[in-house]
Amino acid sequence: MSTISVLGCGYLGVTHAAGMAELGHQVIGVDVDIAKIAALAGGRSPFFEPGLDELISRNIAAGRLSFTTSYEEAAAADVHFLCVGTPQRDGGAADMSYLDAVVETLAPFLVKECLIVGKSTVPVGTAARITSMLRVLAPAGEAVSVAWNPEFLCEGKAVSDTLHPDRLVLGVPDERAEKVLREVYAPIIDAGVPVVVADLPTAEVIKTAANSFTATKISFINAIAEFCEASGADVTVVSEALGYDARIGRQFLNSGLGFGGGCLPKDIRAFQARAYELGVGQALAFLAEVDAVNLRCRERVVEYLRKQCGGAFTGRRIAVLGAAFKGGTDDIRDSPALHVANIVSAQEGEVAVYDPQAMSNARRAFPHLVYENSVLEAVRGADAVAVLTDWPEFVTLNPYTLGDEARSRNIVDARHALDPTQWLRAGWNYIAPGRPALQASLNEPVDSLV
Ligand SMILES: NC(=O)C1=CN([C@@H]2O[C@H](COP(=O)(O)OP(=O)(O)OC[C@H]3O[C@@H](n4cnc5c(N)ncnc54)[C@H](O)[C@@H]3O)[C@@H](O)[C@H]2O)C=CC1
Ligand SMILES: O=C(O)[C@H]1O[C@H](OP(=O)(O)OP(=O)(O)OC[C@H]2O[C@@H](n3ccc(=O)[nH]c3=O)[C@H](O)[C@@H]2O)[C@H](O)[C@@H](O)[C@@H]1O
Repeated sequence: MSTISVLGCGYLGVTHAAGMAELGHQVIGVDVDIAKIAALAGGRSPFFEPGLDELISRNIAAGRLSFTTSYEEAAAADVHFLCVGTPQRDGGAADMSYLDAVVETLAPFLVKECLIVGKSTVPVGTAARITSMLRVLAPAGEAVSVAWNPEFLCEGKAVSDTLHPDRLVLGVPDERAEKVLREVYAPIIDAGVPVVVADLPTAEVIKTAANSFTATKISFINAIAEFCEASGADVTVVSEALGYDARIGRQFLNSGLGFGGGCLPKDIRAFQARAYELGVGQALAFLAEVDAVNLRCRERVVEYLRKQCGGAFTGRRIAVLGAAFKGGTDDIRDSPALHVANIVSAQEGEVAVYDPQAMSNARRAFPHLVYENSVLEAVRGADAVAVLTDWPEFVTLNPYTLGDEARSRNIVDARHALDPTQWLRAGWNYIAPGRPALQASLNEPVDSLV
């Protein structure tokens, strides 16, 4: 078994630390955020992620997992995973200051042979740059190697993605580093998970290419949704039919409000920025269009709501169901739901938000919005309801119960979460992106829809 440190205990780092402890390793998690470390040491995840609390407390109890703010303590490990954020800078490139700070803080303590393993999503060339930094800063010099092992987990199913990934990518400078990583992941590799061994730049590119592909797939179907609106077709049926084609697959063909979160939007921008730096900007120029299609989804939903509110938001109450960037998480980074909420609020609408998990994060970031404790309270007195996050509990909402609370029965189902027939039967003006036939039926008498 290996001794491991995980530097940066955010959404990625905590899950990775607990996952590695679950595999049987001795793991220490490090963060500069004292409150986060205190919560983790007490067995609690600082954010909502299904199954993570149990994984943390089980491994703390087993004596395999601990947390600290001390780099000196962490430096005793043989393998160090870099898991800090690489957020977007102005202009789109990735902000490398957190990663560089970790390397600069850790390096002076590296007095013996060890492997530094990057997991953060980075511009190609980062591993080589960090290798050079460590040659200068680490007392152990060439005994310190750098590998890149990008992470592909999705929030909401991070625990299962960590323990049962689709594949492992091991970006390594030599066989020694590969051997260390194969030992770390032995239980996963023995279970038959495919391993792709690559050089360092290839491993870095695999990650940004993967996120760019999924982002492109989502924008593809959202572009088709726009086309469907102009042509009278139904995008949800298009998705279904495309999905049966084994070459295409049904995943990531859900149209509606587009992608948000702490990763896809910033990663496609950082990938483009790096392409321009390398003189091949044109090669990834299509990602600018992927981004533009995605942002238009949010604007279109604002337009539907404005239409339902009679052309302006002033004096209108809009119930926003969902604040997280997707269902299953409390993460609100670049949340399409809150983006829409903020546009409506800036145009003088009263926005009442409800989310099953993301309320405190949303309230902290956007205190000017109104927050309600339940769907019913958010919908009470609303002129329009917007379903903006795909939480399972929204799927089963009762159109009659909500109809009794709302001032007007207007609903925009931006995630295609609801059964339109039920809502139309209950007398709601129902709009869903890319489904113009349902929108046209708005003006028909309710009976004719049964
Ligand atoms: N969130 C996700 O699902 C995934 C994220 N990634 C990538 O992983 C990286 C981290 O992402 P998240 O975990 O979402 O970010 P995050 O913002 O949730 O976590 C970053 C953590 O690093 C800590 N930190 C900052 N400076 C530090 C320092 N000097 N020493 C120790 N800790 C420090 C912060 O306090 C924070 O807890 C990013 O590059 C992201 O693109 C990759 C795959 C999945
Ligand atoms: O690099 C990362 O951090 C991670 O980014 C994404 O994972 P995540 O951000 O957790 O969420 P996704 O499930 O990919 O969803 C991203 C966004 O796309 C939206 N989406 C997803 C799928 C879809 O069909 N349609 C759609 O609009 C979601 O609502 C959400 O806003 C990738 O899927 C992960 O593989 C990757 O590891």
